[in-house]
Amino acid sequence: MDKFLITGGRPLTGTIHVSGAKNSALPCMAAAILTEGDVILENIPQVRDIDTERKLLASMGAEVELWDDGDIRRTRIRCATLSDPVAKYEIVKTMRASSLVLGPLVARTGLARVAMPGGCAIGGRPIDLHLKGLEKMGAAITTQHGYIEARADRLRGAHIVFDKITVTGTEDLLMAAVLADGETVMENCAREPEVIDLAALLTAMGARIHGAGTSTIRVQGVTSLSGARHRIFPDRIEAGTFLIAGAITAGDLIVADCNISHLGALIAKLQEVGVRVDTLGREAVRVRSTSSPLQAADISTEEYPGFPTDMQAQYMALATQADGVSIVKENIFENRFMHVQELARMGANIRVEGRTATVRGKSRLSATNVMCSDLRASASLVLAALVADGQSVLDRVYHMDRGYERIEEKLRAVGAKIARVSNVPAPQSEEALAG
Ligand SMILES: CC(=O)N[C@H]1[C@@H](OP(=O)(O)OP(=O)(O)OC[C@H]2O[C@@H](n3ccc(=O)[nH]c3=O)[C@H](O)[C@@H]2O)O[C@H](CO)[C@@H](O)[C@@H]1O
Ligand SMILES: C=C(OP(=O)(O)O)C(=O)O
Repeated sequence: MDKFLITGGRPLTGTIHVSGAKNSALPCMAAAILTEGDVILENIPQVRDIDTERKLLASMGAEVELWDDGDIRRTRIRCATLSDPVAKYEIVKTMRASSLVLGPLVARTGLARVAMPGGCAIGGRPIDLHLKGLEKMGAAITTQHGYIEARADRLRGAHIVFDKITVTGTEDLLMAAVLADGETVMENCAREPEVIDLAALLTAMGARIHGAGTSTIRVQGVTSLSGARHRIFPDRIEAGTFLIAGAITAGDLIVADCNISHLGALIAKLQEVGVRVDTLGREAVRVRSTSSPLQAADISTEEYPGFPTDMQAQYMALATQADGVSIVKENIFENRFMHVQELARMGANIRVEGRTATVRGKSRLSATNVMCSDLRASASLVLAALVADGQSVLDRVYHMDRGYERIEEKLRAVGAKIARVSNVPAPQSEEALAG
């Protein structure tokens, strides 16, 4: 198990580059199931979840190539035959997004078997809304021995109203609908940019989709799709994490290769806190500290375009460095405060009651040994360690590796003192539960 050693107190300066979005690349890779043709994706992030997705598709009989061309990672996926349309528990347990293969598998092959994802560190991760939608499209769903089985000769268009907004649920049913017979209308859809990116790929493959990025999506099903080439857009959560890294270290950092229009809620909050944020064209943002201390500001996580739950933990690290009381309300996942205990061990003053955390700042953080519990909790501990007094040791950084590409190299290049030390392999029982 690798660890990070981080010595705090260095302002980050220079330019840091954002990789392709993990949460866009994963559904786009799953979309390759829908065609016999080659799907070529560019700007694939070099993160562990992508390797997991590769293994998942390969275990079903797909050919998956991943290669680097200079700094750009590409993948070519060919699902000419899918001999084993099963998402096995061993893979699903390490990556909840595995459930994204359900819709495309049943649409393409008429059969999907996907292990039930179960809960994870950030809370229950049910997929009942995916199943309800597939049933409306005519799939017969059964559950046995921990596996969900969906069968349909051909899915048919349906009117689906999501009870609750779900990102991967919207993506999964969108992928099912593109090959269904007739029109599907989905209401109360997720409006996240990742849904738009997926719809752009599907459209390039020949799908007929209107309204992706709004709460109502209409799909006219087609009988087959072709291969396509698509570039994954930048990771807004990685970009946001870097913006906070610049702000928390009182640095002067340019976050490049991002899509500023996806960062609205975070940039507005940083400005409210007192960070100077300047946009440089449409693809770079500069963050600088001002002479006055940071001021507390509340956040409440919401679906896009609200403040993202995937930035809540990182924002909380920043809130520990702001003067006053910041209220952090987590509305999306019931248990996404695992970082609080570890931040408290570094000297943060945070009280949690239900879904609300009250952060009193500014706290002087002091370095210690901390444990990463999930992907974004790990990012929040890295940020805290960057300002803590002394050397922190972050354990279980495999959580971080799920979604951040070479984070230690990227941060080191802009002045952070961070090193990865490799240790013994994680025991099987500890091998990352996703979350
Ligand atoms: C791979 C990927 O894109 N992951 C993102 C995706 O996760 P994911 O798509 O899994 O999250 P959802 O949007 O589905 O979850 C939102 C809420 O809906 C609930 N729910 C969801 C589906 C369902 O069938 N039933 C149900 O009750 C969930 O428990 C949660 O409380 O969106 C989350 C919310 O922005 C992000 O934190 C994750 O990073
Ligand atoms: C929670 C996340 O990912 P996943 O949905 O894959 O667990 C995340 O990206 O923050």
